[in-house]
Amino acid sequence: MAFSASSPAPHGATGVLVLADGTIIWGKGFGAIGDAVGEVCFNTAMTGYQEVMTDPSYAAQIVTFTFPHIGNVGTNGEDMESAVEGAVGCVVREEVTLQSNFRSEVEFVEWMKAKGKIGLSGVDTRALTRRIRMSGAPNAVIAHSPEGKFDLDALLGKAQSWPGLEGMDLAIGVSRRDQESWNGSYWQLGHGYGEGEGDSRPHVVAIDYGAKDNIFRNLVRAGAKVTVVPAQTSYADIMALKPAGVFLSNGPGDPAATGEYAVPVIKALLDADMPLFGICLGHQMLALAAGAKTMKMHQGHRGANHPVQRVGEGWGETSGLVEITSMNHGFAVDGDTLPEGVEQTHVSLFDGSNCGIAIAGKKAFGVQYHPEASPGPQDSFYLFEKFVGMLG
Ligand SMILES: NC(=O)CC[C@H](N)C(=O)O
Repeated sequence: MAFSASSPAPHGATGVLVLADGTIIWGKGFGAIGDAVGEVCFNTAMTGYQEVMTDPSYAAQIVTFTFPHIGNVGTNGEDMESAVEGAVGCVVREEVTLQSNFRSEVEFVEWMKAKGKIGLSGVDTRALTRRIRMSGAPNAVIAHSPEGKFDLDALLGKAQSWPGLEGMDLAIGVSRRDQESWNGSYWQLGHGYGEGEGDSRPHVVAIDYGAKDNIFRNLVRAGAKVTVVPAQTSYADIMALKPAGVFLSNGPGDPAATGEYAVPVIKALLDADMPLFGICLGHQMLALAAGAKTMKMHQGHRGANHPVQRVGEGWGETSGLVEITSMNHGFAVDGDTLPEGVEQTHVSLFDGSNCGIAIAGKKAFGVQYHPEASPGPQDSFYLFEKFVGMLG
C-alpha cells in the first residue's frame, strides 16, 4: 500500500486518500470535487450510512465503511441526523450502484455532492481497517478530481500539517446558534415522525454540542418537553428556562479541549443538583466535570453491534446484562480516574473501556454509547425513560 508521494495517478483513478505517513490509496472519486482533511476512522454498521454521514460527531473525520455496499438504498429527507456538516468524506469498497429503495429521494452520489462530502470507492477497505486497528487512526486527505489530476505533494503536506483531533474543540463549530423548541418524536413506517403531546411534560433543556436529532426525538418519545440550546448558553440562561433536567449531547472533537462554555457550566449544574443525562461527548464532559479524566483511544469504537455490560451496584437483578449498542467515539473516559462518588455503570465487552457513569447521591448519569441508535439497535432506549422518569 505504500507509494511515493510523486506516484502518478493510475489509469482511471479519480480519487485518492493520502495518509500523513505518505501512503497513497487510489480509487474512484465521487460526490464533491476537491479535497478535505480529517482523521480516518472505520465504522462496521451494515446499514445507516446516511445517518452516519450526517452525525455531527464525525466532523473532521473520513469514515471507512467496512460493509462493502454503501449507497444502494439512496438517501431521503427523513434520515438526516443533522443539517450541519458531519463527516467530510467516506471510503467504500464497491462503486456506488443505482439506488433501490422506496424511501429514496436522491442518489447517494448526488447527495454527497450536494452536501459537499467527498467519496472514494474501489478501496480495499478491509486492508485499510486492519491498518487502523494495528497502527491507530491516521490523519489524511481525501481528494476527488474527475480529470484524475492530483498534486500529491500538496495533499501530503496538508495531511501532515493538520494538527489532529487531540486537543481540538469542534463542538462549538457545529452547535446551533439559536435556541429551539423541539417537538418531533420517533419515526414510524407510514406515519413519518410523530409529535410530543401534553402541557404537563417535564421540561428538558438539551445542550447541543453537535447533537444527533434522534436523541431529541427519543427524549420527546420518553415524555419530555424539549428545548434545545446552543453550546455556549450560560448557566444562568439555562436556569432561567426552569428545566426539570438538563441533557448533554454528543458532539465532535476532544472533550478535554472544550472551552469554558462546557465543563464549568456542567459542574455548576451538578453542584446545583440538577438532574443530568449525557450521551457520548456529553458523557465525557460530565465525567470531566465530576473530576475524572478522558483520553484518546487507539482506534475508537464505531458501529452498531457493540456489546456493553451493566456493572456495579444499583442494577439489582439486571446486573451483568448485556446491551447491544450503537457507538461512535474516538475518546473515552479513563475508568481508572473515576473519583470517589463516581460509579462505573457500564463497560465495553470489546476492550473493557468505560461506557457509563452515575454520580452518587445525584440524579446524574452518562453513557458513552448511543441509546438513540440511528443507526443501530434500540436495546438502550430505557435510558431516556429512566432520565425523564427522574424528573418528577
Ligand atoms: N459521538 C460523540 O459524541 C463523540 C464524542 C467524542 N468526540 C469522541 O470522539 O469520543
